[in-house]
This record gives sequence, C-alpha cells and structure tokens, in this order.
Amino acid sequence: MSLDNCKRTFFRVLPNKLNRGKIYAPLFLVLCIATTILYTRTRTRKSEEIEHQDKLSRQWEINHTCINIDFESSDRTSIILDGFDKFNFCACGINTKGHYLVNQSSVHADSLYIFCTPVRSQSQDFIQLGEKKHQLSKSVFNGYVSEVYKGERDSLWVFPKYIGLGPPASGSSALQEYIMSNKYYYKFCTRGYHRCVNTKKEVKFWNRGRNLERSKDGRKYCYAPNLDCYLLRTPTKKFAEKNFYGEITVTLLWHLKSPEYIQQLSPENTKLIFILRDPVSIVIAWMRKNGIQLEDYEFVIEREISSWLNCINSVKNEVKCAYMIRIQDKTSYIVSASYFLFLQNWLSYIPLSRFIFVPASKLRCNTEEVMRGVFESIGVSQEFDRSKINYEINVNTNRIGKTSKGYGNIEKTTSDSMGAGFHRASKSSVCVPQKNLKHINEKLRARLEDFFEGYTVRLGNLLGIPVDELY
Ligand SMILES: Nc1ncnc2c1ncn2[C@@H]1O[C@H](COP(=O)(O)OS(=O)(=O)O)[C@@H](OP(=O)(O)O)[C@H]1O
Repeated sequence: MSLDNCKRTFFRVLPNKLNRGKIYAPLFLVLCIATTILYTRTRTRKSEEIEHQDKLSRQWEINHTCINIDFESSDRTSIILDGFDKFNFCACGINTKGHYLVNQSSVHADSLYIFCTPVRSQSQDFIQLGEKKHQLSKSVFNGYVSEVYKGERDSLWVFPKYIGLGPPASGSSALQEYIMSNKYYYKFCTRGYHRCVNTKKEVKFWNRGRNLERSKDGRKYCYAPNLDCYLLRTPTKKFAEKNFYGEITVTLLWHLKSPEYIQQLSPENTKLIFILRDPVSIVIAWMRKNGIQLEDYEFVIEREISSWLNCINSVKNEVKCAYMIRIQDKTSYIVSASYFLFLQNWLSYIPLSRFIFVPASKLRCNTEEVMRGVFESIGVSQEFDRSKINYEINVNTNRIGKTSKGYGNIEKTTSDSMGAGFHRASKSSVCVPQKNLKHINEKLRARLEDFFEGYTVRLGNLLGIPVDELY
C-alpha cells in the first residue's frame, strides 16, 4: 500500500469515526504509517539487491574480453608465457585481481579454459599462443569454466541447494510448492537477473532447454555448461546468507549430458532430489497430463510396448533403447516411466550419496515428516508449516490441482478439466497414495504390471533401498 492510498483511506474514514467520538482514527493512522514503512523497506532491499547483481554483471562484461581455449597436449609449451607477457591474462571472475595461471603446471592438457584480459588492445583481434591464433571475442558467457575460475566464482555466488530431476508425473510440482513454502526460499530468476520471476519448475538449464534465454539483455546460450549465465540469476553471497534456492526440472532425467554437467559444475553439497513413484501410476498420470483420452490408453500402450520390443530385439541394450526411443518420441509413456534405466546413467557420474530419494506416497500422506527430512538433507531450516503454502490441498487426498489462478483445491475442479480418467476425490478421510490405477481396466493394469515386472526389485537393488520402502 502506498502512503497516498493510506492517506486517502484515512481521510475517508476519519470524519465518521470522529463524529462518533471513537479513537480508532489515530490508531489507523499509526498502522498505515507502519505498513508503508515496512513496504518501502522491503521494496528498497529488493531493488538494491537486483541493482547489485546487475552492476556486477555489467562491470564484468565491460571490463573483460575473453577467450575460450581448448588446450591440447601439443599446445602446452609456449601458451602460458606468451599469453601472460602480451596480454596480462587472468582467469575470469568478477573482482579478479590476481594472476592465477602463474606457471605451466596449473594448466591441464586436454582441458577447456576461459581466459579474460581486462586490457584489450584496439589493434589486435587475436592472440598468438604457440602455433595457434585465437580470436578474441566478447563471449564471456560462452564456454566451460576453468577450475581456477571456479574457486573465485564460488566465493561470490550461491549454488542451488537442490536440483530435482524427476521423474515426470511423480509429484514434483507439489514437492516444489512445499519447498518454496519455506520462509528462506529465494526466488530463482529466469527472465534476466534484473527481473526476477519465481520459477517453480522446469528451469531447464542443465538439459540445455531455452527457458533462461528470454532475458532482455539479449544474452544467448544460457544453458549448461554456461554456468555464469545461470548463476547471475541467483542470489549473491551478500543476499543469500540465510536464504536458499533450488529448482526441479523433470525432463533432466532423459538428457544424456545433464549428469555430466551437474557433476562437473555444481558443488558436492548441491543435492539431487528424485521422487520414486510406481511406474504404472506414472504411465497413467503422464498420459492423462498429455491429454490422451481414456479410451485410447490401451492403443497407446500396445503401440509403445511393441516399439520397445522391436528396439530390444535389434539393439539388445535396454539403456540405449530407452534413450533412442525418448529422442524419437518425446512423450513415450512406457519409457518415461522406466526411470530406473536413466538413473543408471546418472549414477555412473554422480555418487548415490548426493541423491535424496523421496517416496511419492510418503510425500502425499506423510508430508510433514518427508519435508523435514528433505530440508535437513539439503541443509536448510527444517520448519515446515502447511499454513504457509499459498494454495489449497485437498484434505482427503492431500492432492493439489491447477485452477486458472494457479494451484487450487482439486474438489473445485471438474473431472473434464483434469483430463480423461480423472475421478473426483472420495469423501474418505484416509490418505490414499495412488488413486489413478482405479481409472484403468483390469486388463490394461495387468498388462502394465507385467511390463514393469521385476522393475521394483532392480530399482531397489540399484539404490540399496528395500522394495517395500521404495514408493
Ligand atoms: N502432495 C502430493 N504428493 C504426491 N503426489 C502429488 C501430490 N500432489 C499432487 N500429486 C500428484 O503428482 C502428479 C503430478 O506430478 P508432477 O507434478 O510431477 O507432474 S509434472 O511432471 O510436473 O507434470 C499427479 O498425479 P496423478 O493424480 O496420478 O495424475 C498429482 O496428483
């Protein structure tokens, strides 16, 4: 509320109140002033923060001319001395003062580095390093980041505390809402650091989606491994002492390179959250979400199972088939639900200890307990207060549903608006973990259970979790 609004309301109310000899008017005035002060202070802090980030990044762009160099073993000998002599090279980094690459031993052959020079000679567009000429460009944010630079950067920016990777239709929207209800959750900006948008999900940085490219400053290539672009949208240390942020992108799961990028570029204490939901329920939920009509379920499933079997017969490798089919068919329900196969790829890059596995049924029915566990694992304040969640949850089923205003009470939505196969929640007060299996006939259910037979045991073995505790 602005002070003007406040005054207007005050003067409208004042005469009546005074006529009646009440003492409310002065109280009201005090309240108004207090609210205005509070509001202005919050606004100032917010714009101060955005300004700070903006300034840092501009300063960075103006002051540095950068070059990405891909070192090969043969380059090693003359590079460093030549570079340093002529161009006063330093490793990239805001406020970088020192020369990091003081001797040859700090450069690894076959690695990519970014170097920046704060002084760019007008006449030179390239530099000669050994036998090679390297074009100088303004591509500050385009390329891998050197290990040396990473150290500098880590002292300035704050990484996400968690990255959620799926699977789809597992309850990830609910989980993100629950996490964001934590009062220390910080907004993640997708539309340029100067205009924060609270992104709930699908940031898509790590799987090279285009969601971060919409920034007004025209900066391109805002996806992995271009970490600077990502981090410029996050709070700097100055503003993030107590706060934390994180994101969930369910499509990460299928991207071959995402685990590699995350392992390479994020610190170890950034946890990976994965929701475990029974694959048959995922198939149903994912089909419904993609608008498949109930009467077409069987046809779609049979078609997918047969293309799966064809692939297995010819390629003879499940993991390869999973990736191949996903590339051809972006919604493949059977393959999307076979998240076990993709997880294998993730675990070949990232140790199991960095993962937090959340059983979907517990998220739904034991929300408080699960959320305290999640907060503890990512290392933030463990308070979970349901009343802070700004949407309604169905008291019977613990489910959230989308309305035109965002999330709303599922009871208020019609079965049509929820897609084929949706049935209204029952009036029972028992929390039922998976209701969607009731919507399909016995035959289809048996077919899917048959397809995923043995899946749970293999998943349990892979993750070292007893099968009855998985979902
Ligand atoms: N609190 C809670 N806990 C666990 N699961 C919940 C919760 N709230 C909603 N849901 C169910 O999650 C399903 C949607 O999952 P996602 O949000 O991951 O979908 S998406 O991939 O992001 O589109 C969707 O499943 P189906 O109802 O089977 O379609 C939601 O009902």
